[in-house]
Amino acid sequence: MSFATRFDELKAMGDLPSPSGVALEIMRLTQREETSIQDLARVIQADPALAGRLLKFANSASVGVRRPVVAIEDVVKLLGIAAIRQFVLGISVLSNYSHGRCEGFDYPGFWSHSLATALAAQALAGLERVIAPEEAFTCGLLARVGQLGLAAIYPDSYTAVLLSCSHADEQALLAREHEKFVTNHREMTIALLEDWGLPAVHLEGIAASYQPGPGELEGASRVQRIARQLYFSGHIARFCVAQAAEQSERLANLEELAFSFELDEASLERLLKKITQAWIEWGRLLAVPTQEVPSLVNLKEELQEKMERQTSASEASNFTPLRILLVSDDELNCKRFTGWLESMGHSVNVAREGREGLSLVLENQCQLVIYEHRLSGASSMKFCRSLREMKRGQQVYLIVLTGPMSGDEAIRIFEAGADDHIAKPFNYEVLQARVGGGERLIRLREEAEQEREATRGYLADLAVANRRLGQMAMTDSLTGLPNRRYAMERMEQAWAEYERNQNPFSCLVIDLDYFKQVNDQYGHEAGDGVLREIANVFRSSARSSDIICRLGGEEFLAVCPDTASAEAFHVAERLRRAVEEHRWTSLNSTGALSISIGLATSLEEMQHWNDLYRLADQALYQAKRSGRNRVCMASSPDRKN
Ligand SMILES: Nc1nc2c(ncn2[C@@H]2O[C@H](COP(=O)(O)OP(=O)(O)OP(=O)(O)O)[C@@H](O)[C@H]2O)c(=O)[nH]1
Repeated sequence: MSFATRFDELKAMGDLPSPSGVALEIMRLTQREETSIQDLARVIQADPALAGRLLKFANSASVGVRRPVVAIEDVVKLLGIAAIRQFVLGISVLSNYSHGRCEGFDYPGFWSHSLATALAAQALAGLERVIAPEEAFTCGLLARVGQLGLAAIYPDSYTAVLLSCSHADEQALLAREHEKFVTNHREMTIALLEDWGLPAVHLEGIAASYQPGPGELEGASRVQRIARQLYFSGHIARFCVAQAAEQSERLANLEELAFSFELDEASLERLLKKITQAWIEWGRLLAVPTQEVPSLVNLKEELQEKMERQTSASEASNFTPLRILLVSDDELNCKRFTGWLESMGHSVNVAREGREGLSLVLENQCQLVIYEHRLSGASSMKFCRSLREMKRGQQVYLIVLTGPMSGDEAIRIFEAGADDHIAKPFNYEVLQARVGGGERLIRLREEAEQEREATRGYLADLAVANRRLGQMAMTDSLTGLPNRRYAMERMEQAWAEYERNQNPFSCLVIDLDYFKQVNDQYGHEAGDGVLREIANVFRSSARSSDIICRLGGEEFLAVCPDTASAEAFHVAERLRRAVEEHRWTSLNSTGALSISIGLATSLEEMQHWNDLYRLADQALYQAKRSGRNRVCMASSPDRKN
């Protein structure tokens, strides 16, 4: 069975809401073509309450009359027969159905929300005239009238449905209604409004304003624009009827919707003020509950304060308890102070006398110590001094509790090492404040310590980085061997040692033979590979005391401190053979390579390490000239070895 047929049956049962009395007569009259304005005015005047409401409506701001209208005939002329018909219908339904049999249905709440929707729709239609503001009023007022219909036909089962959906959104309620009644309040609203003769475009606009999906209301068609206004009106109404806390939550959503209507904060504020003023006035007139609505500015300030409160509460929840030691020989005070300190959130250890207290400071890494001795002031001073003698004790914040004492005595307590002194009796707030003061100092000290740690770490990193940079400056990047700069420094250093101890000092200048051919035949990359490989050959064949450096190109230098020429010759020969026998990966193990070495050893007449180096270089030249792949010793009759 179609819903239209069912609706007719339901209507026949007579339970559905319907206009009555004068409203019915007006609706009947407006359907007849021959009805004159005077006829209509006469019927309206027969109902003084209705006439008063119509006058008020006609004179309301959004209708926009320049001079106040006082005669009903003028009202009819001003609003037009169609608008009068709709207004009377809406007001009549509201008056007849302000109460009902459905216990779960909040009739006053329903009308309060509907009235706010009506006035919001009227105001919005005043801003953007898609329909006349007086028509928008009725559309808003009756946009959920189907709920009233369901409550009227199914008073008991609708109560159950409403209870089961009390916290759900409208979509869930529509679905639940459909499950239960094979219709829902949206369908019922449209059927009722159609029956009461509302124009199709209004019905479509109302239907489309129910929970639209994303983008559904963005179009520029008349129906979509009506729906958009009604949708926004519904949100304004929900904001008006909401509790204060919920209003704050709804604020962002409201501003977002306002933005899509190109209303900035100030315009929204003005609009809301206008709507809520009208809502309260009309509510009084129609016996519908309303409430004062806070200004958006106030609401935002409250929200800001609330957030600040929450932030400080969450900051408070970041509170880290102090490790406190209470040293006291008074059992009662021990209990009392421990209770107080623990209620502040701190963790408390207790010692009954000084020595036990000192060992607990170490054991528990205490940050704050409270010392109390009932009888002896001298014992307090002794404790202060002993504590400050310990390394850990120097970092502790110490509060000494004593009986009333003179200024001089108190000074002595501070001189002995106390950070603070409280004379008994005192109350919880005093202890709380003094511990708070101590805590601030402890945190500052800890922060300073952390910063010092960080600086220490930073300096250590810097030292490592500098060392690395230094190494880089002294290292040949291709072979990883010490570079020319290092070689010259090392020669200078070894020469200084030689001058001191007069032990013979040799050096070898080493040069790859025919290296140009390697590059030419195998390419520069392979040549680089050979240089890397030869560095490894040198590393594994040289003695640990020999320092082999790359001077540049295919030239190397071996610095051999404390080495006489014969021994140096052995070293050189070992290197030469190792190179000769090496299978060169970079040359696919096919090519053979050799080196020539010039060897020189320190001589008495030499003035500088340069002289030694030059002699070795000359010996190298000799080795090259003599056919390469050989070691040549620089010869001198005065050679000392
Ligand atoms: N692949 C490579 N080649 C280099 C590098 N430094 C110098 N060379 C090359 O080494 C070759 C040295 O050639 P020469 O000075 O003529 O000497 P040689 O061919 O070794 O002949 P002799 O020293 O007379 O036996 C040149 O071809 C340079 O381009 C380097 O870092 N990588």
